[in-house]
Amino acid sequence: MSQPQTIIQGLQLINGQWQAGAGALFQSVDPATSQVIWQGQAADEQQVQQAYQAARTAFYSWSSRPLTERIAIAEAFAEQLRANTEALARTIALDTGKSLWESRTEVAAMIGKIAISVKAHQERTGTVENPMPGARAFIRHKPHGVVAVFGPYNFPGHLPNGHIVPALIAGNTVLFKPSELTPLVAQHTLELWQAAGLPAGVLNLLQGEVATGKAIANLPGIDGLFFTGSSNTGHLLHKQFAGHPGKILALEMGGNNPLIVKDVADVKAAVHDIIQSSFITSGQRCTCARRLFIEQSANGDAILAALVSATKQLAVGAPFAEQQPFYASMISSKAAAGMVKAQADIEALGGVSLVRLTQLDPALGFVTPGIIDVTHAAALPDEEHFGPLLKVYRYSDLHSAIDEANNTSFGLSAGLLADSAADYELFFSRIRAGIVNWNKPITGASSGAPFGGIGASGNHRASAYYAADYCAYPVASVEADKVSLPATLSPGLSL
Ligand SMILES: NC(=O)C1=CN([C@@H]2O[C@H](COP(=O)(O)OP(=O)(O)OC[C@H]3O[C@@H](n4cnc5c(N)ncnc54)[C@H](O)[C@@H]3O)[C@@H](O)[C@H]2O)C=CC1
Ligand SMILES: O=C(O)CCC(=O)N[C@@H](CCC(=O)O)C(=O)O
Repeated sequence: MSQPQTIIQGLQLINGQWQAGAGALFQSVDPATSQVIWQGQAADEQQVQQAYQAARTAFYSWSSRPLTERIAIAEAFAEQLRANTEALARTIALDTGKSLWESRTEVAAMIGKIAISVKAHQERTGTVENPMPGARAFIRHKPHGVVAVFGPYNFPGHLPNGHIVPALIAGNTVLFKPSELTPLVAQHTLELWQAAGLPAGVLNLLQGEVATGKAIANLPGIDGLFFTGSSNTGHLLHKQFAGHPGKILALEMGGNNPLIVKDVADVKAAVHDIIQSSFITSGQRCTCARRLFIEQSANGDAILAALVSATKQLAVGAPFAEQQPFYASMISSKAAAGMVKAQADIEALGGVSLVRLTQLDPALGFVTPGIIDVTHAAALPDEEHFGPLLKVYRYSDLHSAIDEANNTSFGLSAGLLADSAADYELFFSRIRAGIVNWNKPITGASSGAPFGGIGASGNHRASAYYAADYCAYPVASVEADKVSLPATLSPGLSL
């Protein structure tokens, strides 16, 4: 039996002051136990406005501080993360229902983000001086101003951090609205930023549900919005930003990601990569494989049989269990029930379950993984099912499998498991996605590379290593110490 948790009082951080929200009451529930762990009121419109004013006021002093000082504060934050790794990992596991081992890797990714963001800032948006006669030509970068960051629930520390750290290093000030499903992680993280010495107003925390998000996105003065979340919300924000070419909008959204398997000698290794791609974090990664293409062949049959057998044995268990599970709970009992419904909907269209996804307790977020053969199903809607449900398509020709893999409005990640380099060459040339892997899982993208998708997965503003690009705008300057006449005047001009 788990111990009852103390309910943490939910607060906003506005201009360096922790304060109660004045909007609607909401709660965060640990989906592994159904206990309320955090409770507070959302930020109302007036508080959103106050936070904006604080961020605007802080902007000039923050952006005009030497870069070395901003980096020093980011590095002090990394130190805070290091010193508090276990506590923050436990907060993540509690707020999301994720296993403790995965939550620890999330904190490690947050720590790694600091050095990577400093390097990316310097390499992608640093200062370049080019020689020119009688003057100097510079390429420099400036921060946008006040930007909003909206985060998802699946990586409530790492993914908002992937926008916030590069934004702050570049000199922006930030209004951060975390997912309403993971407010505790955000509160804990902001405490660490404060302990790192971040000045008041530079990073403001606005907790709340959709109404708070709308109030922030509607602020006329914000200079940009960096969003990681569902495709639906991202599309709404894109519509809202239409007609505002001066505001920068970076969208990282979902996927309906394909993984194709063809002629792999090491069947166990193929099964490993399929499971890591499909079921890690209970399928709650935007990069997870949702559609698995397996050849109609003896090799394909062997891989599918081994996959079904390994999937049935996958350990699902409590986040803090001593014997750690492969994955723990989904974000909520509602999300878990949603996956059961998605499976039933696909079955109604002719899908045949090879392994049934089951919700273990209607009050909790635990589900076992599912595999469903949709080879003979009616056309399925092009949807992202954000959980551990893998659709299998049997194919006979690689070209048509690639065409079907591309038959989606999304384009986040895609992979090929195949021993033939020629097959990969064909796959790489035809597949449309922002992450394309060969003989490796399609989850676990590196922060040291660009991260993002095309189509309905994003708007070509890749994050991770390329986040530096949307956190600052380039300025071209030609400069000379004194005004002086050129050696040759233009024709027709006499002075
Ligand atoms: N491509 C990527 O980098 C990633 C994408 N995702 C995607 O995120 C989704 C899961 O995250 P969720 O938290 O469910 O996303 P969500 O879209 O429900 O919420 C994301 C954020 O937007 C806010 N929001 C929701 N509706 C809004 C509105 N109308 N106006 C303003 N703000 C609003 C939410 O409160 C939250 O802070 C999945 O679809 C997943 O694929 C998740 C992680 C990474
Ligand atoms: O942003 C980064 O630093 C790297 C991207 C990353 O961590 N991706 C993860 C999962 C992101 C998600 O699913 O929400 C991955 O590729 O597994």
